[in-house]
Amino acid sequence: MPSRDSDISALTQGAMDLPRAPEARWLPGVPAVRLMLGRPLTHELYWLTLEGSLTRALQLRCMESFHVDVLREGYSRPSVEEALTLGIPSRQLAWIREVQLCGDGQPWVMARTVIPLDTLKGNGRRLRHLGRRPLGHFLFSQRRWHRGPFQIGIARATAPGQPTIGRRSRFFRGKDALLVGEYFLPNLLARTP
Ligand SMILES: C=C(O[C@@H]1C=C(C(=O)O)C=C[C@H]1O)C(=O)O
Repeated sequence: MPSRDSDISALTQGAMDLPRAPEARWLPGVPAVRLMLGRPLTHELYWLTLEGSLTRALQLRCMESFHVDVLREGYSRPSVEEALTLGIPSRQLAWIREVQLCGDGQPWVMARTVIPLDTLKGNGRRLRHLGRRPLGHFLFSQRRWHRGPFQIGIARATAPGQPTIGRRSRFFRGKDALLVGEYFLPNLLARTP
């Protein structure tokens, strides 16, 4: 895998062992779900098709606590495919945020968000200062943001604990957009949703 994020500072010690967004094959939601229907993937399907804020849904499943661990955050180049999806020049920097959403002390979801420079203007300035506050709170508390259709991503496992399944969508505010990828980790999928 190309080290496209080498210039994002890793914020957590031992970050090499932490989950990374895999290079997935992205398919539109409906064909991907059809492809998976023959497989015993009920938990995956539940999470892949859940509407509304994922943060909120995970918080509701916690017995004790929910928190966001920021793994990497900073200006970096998106992959060529991410840039095409967002309609931005492929060599243009973007603000890239990678986090783990953790329930009851365990990482459940790894998320990678690509925010183009234009989206960081105006009210979007706040996106660079989320810290441990979930992005979902920002996006779902503001009426101006709406979500586009989901794509489903399937990747090959590269190491135990690394995600192999995820979903991705763009959020839009007028002509500005951002891209949120959410990758489901094995210890979430092992639980009954
Ligand atoms: C988009 C949402 O925000 C969640 C929180 C994120 C963050 O804090 O970086 C990233 C992806 C999401 O799963 C959501 O809650 O649905």
